[in-house]
This record gives sequence, structure tokens and C-alpha cells, in this order.
Amino acid sequence: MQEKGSISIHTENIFPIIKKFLYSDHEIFLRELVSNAVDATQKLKSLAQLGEFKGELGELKVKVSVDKEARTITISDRGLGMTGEEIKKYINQIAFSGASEFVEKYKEKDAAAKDQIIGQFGLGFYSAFMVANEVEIFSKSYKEDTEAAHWVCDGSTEFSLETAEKADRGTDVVLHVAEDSDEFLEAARLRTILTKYCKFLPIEIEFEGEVINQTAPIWTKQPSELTDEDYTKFYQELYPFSEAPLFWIHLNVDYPFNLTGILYFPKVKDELQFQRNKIQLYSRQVFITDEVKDVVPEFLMLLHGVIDSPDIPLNVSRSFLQADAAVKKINTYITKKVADKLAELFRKDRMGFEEKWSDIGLFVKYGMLSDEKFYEKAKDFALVQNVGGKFFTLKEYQEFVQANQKDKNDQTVVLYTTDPESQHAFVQAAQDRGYDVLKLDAVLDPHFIGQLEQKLEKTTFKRVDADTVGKLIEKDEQQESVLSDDDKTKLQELYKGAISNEHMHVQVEALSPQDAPVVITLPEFMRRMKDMQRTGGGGGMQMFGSLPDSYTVSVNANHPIAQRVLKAEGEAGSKLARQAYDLALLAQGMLKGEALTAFVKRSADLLATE
Ligand SMILES: Nc1ncnc2c1ncn2[C@@H]1O[C@H](COP(=O)(O)OP(=O)(O)OP(=O)(O)O)[C@@H](O)[C@H]1O
Repeated sequence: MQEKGSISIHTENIFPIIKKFLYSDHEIFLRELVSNAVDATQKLKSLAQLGEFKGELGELKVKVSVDKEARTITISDRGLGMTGEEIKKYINQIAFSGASEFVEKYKEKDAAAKDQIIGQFGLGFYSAFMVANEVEIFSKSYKEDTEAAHWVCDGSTEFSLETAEKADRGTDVVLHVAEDSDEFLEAARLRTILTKYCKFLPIEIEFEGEVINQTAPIWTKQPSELTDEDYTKFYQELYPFSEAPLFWIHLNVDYPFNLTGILYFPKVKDELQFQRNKIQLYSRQVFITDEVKDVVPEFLMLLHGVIDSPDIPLNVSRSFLQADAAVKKINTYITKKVADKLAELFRKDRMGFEEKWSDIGLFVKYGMLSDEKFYEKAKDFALVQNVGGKFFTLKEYQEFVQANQKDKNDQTVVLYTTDPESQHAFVQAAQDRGYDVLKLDAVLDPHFIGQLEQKLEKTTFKRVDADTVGKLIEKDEQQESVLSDDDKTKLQELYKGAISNEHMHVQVEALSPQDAPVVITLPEFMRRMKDMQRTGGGGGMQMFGSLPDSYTVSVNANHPIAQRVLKAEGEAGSKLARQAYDLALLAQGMLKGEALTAFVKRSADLLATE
């Protein structure tokens, strides 16, 4: 048999287009050709199992080799092979029409969609022409009494096909590497590509005498066959030199879609440094991409691991992917599995769960904020911690503070600090009153607080320094003032003059004589807006960020210092007031620079006069 022919009725030559458009991703030719070789080998194995192939399977490795001198790359398999007729059908017609359809689609898309297509969709056999100016196929079918065939195509739509001598069953694809693709003649480069895409292919791939893949990666096995060590070992293989993962989830579904994989919860070092692109997406063990956006819910992008699914449509653009029903289901499934796993950990080992909370709290809060369904599940195991280090679930905490921290409107007021060190005086004052104080110092906490206030009934949150301790949780009882109204006004004026700062709003309050003489607070609303703005909450919050802090200075009318300030003669009153105010600033770490120096000097003067 010898035949020459034209591949298609298309007049347009697709090969220059393939080359030109797919410039950035030429390396995927190897993924495509090796996958074809693997497919052909697996098909033969299936035929053997079905009894349709009765010969010896023998060694089934796929071999990749490079000959720099001859400028060729060869991919050989011992799979089912093709007869000349089959080459015409599968390569000339089916593969070619697949490739031209791809090019048609590709031409219509905008740049962003193009990237997506290139990254996730192979051209199949014809991707060989991204790097080769001539491709040969030598193939011999597994079917008895068939002749081997030799096909050659030089990158135009012309091909030649003839019978050939080939001793062994299977297919050799020989690429004659083009001048501008020299890089692919380097063994090191080929090895890198093979390791990237073919590391977990199900048939052994040999390169330079070495098998480069694991044919049965652990995600393809049953969880019952695996030990913890297997999981951590695999994690180390995927992410060498990283700390051991906290725990993992083995995904395994076959209905209504097909999906396997392992998701690991990493140890998070820095909350702000979300490490994305750590989940690898595979389709039947062939690496596709590490951009799993849309397939994995946004809040779970922090996880590591692999997902393998032939049901994820890889050949469509991103906007399509988002709308795809299978992808949506996968999303929901993964969210549910993660929530179930966390619930199980919490139930089975509360202590262990608490220990891990500093690492997983971020995922959980992020998930609760971004996914309503996840919130519903997570609200039962999400934890809060008080300044004493004790953990509570949301429900436990509400019950814990209910008796003592209800205000006169029957609202439970949850008190929290964002920094137990610098807000120590306020934490102390609240604790002295018998209140409990939570530590909510994570980046996401301002948003989390907002969500909890919406979800939890009759519950508000207040930072400990949002008000003087008597007013943090407003009760009916009122502290009587020992000062007359006149004295109060006089005291207020004295303090105003001594402080002389328009952002400090001075008021006189009847606090307990044991409370501090002066307390400086930042109203909850104002501070929260600023917090939100800092952590990137809504554009509308922008205006608050540019506002100067506007503090409330509460002068304690019942503290002995109030009497002394009022009674002091001349300058002395103002000096005392300033001293009491500076003490309040000092307690909050707000006294700095010149003001601090002046305070130290004034203190020394006062000590000297006493
Ligand atoms: N090494 C091979 N051995 C046997 N048949 C092959 C081999 N390579 C390709 N083929 C045949 O050629 C067809 C077309 O290959 P091509 O890679 O273009 O598309 P595909 O593998 O079917 O799909 P895609 O690669 O787009 O997922 C294959 O379906 C297969 O029948």
C-alpha cells in the first residue's frame, strides 16, 4: 500500500495557526502524545480482560526518547496500535477535525479566554506540530493478520501513508523537531515537562532508562488501604520541604459525577499570605492545571492537594465553567465534605480541634463569611477563645455570658479585645466587673463579628475600650455623682483647656471611685468602620478611613482626683488634669514623643512639690 492524500477539504492550513496561537504553551504536546500512548495501552489491557485480545501483553511501558543529533523525539507504546485504515480514520479525520474545531473556537475568543483554553485543553495529536515540522507514525495493530503502517505529514495538509515493517505491536510517534523548538531537544527540559504532566499517569513512562511516574497515586486507592503515613508522605512529595499538614480529606465520588482526590489542610504561617494555586487538577491522572478557580470554592483555595475528575469540562472558557452544572455540584460537594470532616474532628477530638484552631480558624471563618451553607454547618463547631485561653462554641459562649452580660434591653453584650496587651487596662476593668472578654484579633474578625451580630439573636459585640466599663453593658442602676452640676461643668472646662485637642471629646461621668480617674475610649461604631476599611471591607467604608480618630475622654467625677483638680489654685488644677489625662493615654500606649517627655518631667515636678 502506498498512498498520498490531502487530510481535509479545508483549504485553510491549520498548522501555522496552531503554532502561532499556542506559542506560550508548546510544552503540552508531550502531555497529549504520552496520554494517547497511555490510552492505547489501557485500551489493550481492557481488551485482554474482556478476552478480546488473547496474545501476550508483555511489557507495557511507554517510552519517550530524544535524539539530539537526529533532532527527533520518539514516543513509543505497546498499546493496541493502528492499521493504515485506522490511521486514516483516527488521525486524518477525527484528530484533524478536532484540531481544526479547536482552532476555529480559538480564533473567536478574546485574550483571556484564549489563555484558559490553552491551559486546559489539549489539541490532541496535532499539538505535535507546535514543535515539529514533520511527524511520522509507525504503527502495528494488535489485530492479527494486519500490516504495519507508516504515516508521514510535514505540517501541511498533505500526508503519505504506506505499509511498513514493524516487528512489535503498538505505535511509535516520531517528531522531527523544528528549528525554533530546539529547547525540546534538551533531555532536562523534557524531563521537567514529563514530571509536570505525567507524574501520576497509570502506565509506566520511561525516560532515559528510568520510570518517571507513580502509576497508582494514593488518591486512586481506597482510604481503608491507606495509613496516615501514606498521606503525609504523599504531601511531602507534592510539596517538598513544607511542614506536615494538619489533616486531610480523601474525596471519592462516582455519582452524580466522578471525582477523586485528597485535600490537605496546611499549617498556615501568615494569615495574610494566602497560598493559592496549591491544588492540582487532574483528569484521569493527567495533570491539567493548578488553577482550580471555579472548581473549588473560593474559601477552600487555601487548601493543598489534588483533585482528579474526568467530568470537569476542560475545553470551555471560564465563564462557561462557572455556569457549568457539574462544576457547581463539585463545588457543593467539596464544601460539604470539608464541613463534615471538621465537624467530625470536633466531635471526636475536641482537645485536638482546639489545638488546631489557630490554623483552621482562618478557613472556617472565611468559609462562614463566604458561603451560607458552610456557615450553617460550621456554626456548631466554630470556636471563640477568651483572654484566659478557654475555648467555647458560639452557643456555649452565649450561655456562659448570658447571666452577667445582658443589658437593660435584654441584649447580650459580648466584650472582646483585639490586643490584650495594649488594651490591658480595659480588659482588667471589665474582668473586675465580672465580665468575660474574648480575644478576637484575627484579620477576618471584624467581618466575622459583623456576621455573628446578624446571625445570633439579641447579641451585640463591643470592644472593651469602646466605652467606660460602667457603660459597656448598660444596666438600669446608675452611679450617683458626688459633684454638683456646676462643679461638673467647671471640671469639664478645666480638662478641655488642659487637653486642648479638638479630637478629644471631654465628658464628666459618675464612675466608681475605684475606676480610673480618666478613661479614653473610641466609640464602637467609629472604630469598627475603620477596622473594616483596613481589612478591605466595602468601598463605601473608604470615607471613614480618612477621618481622624475621635475619642471620648471620660473624667471620673467620683474619683478623689476630681476634687483635687477643682480645689487646686491657678495653674495647678490644669496641671493635675493634664497629668490624669496623660495617665489614661499611658495606660493605652497612646502617650508618645513630646507628650511623653513632658509627662515624665511634670511627674518629677509633682513628686518634688509633694
Ligand atoms: N499512540 C496511539 N495508539 C493508538 N491510537 C492512537 C494513538 N494516538 C492517537 N491515536 C488515535 O487517534 C485518535 C485521535 O487522537 P487525539 O489525541 O487527536 O484525540 P483524542 O486522544 O481522541 O482526544 P484528546 O487528545 O483531544 O483528548 C485517538 O482517539 C486514537 O484513536
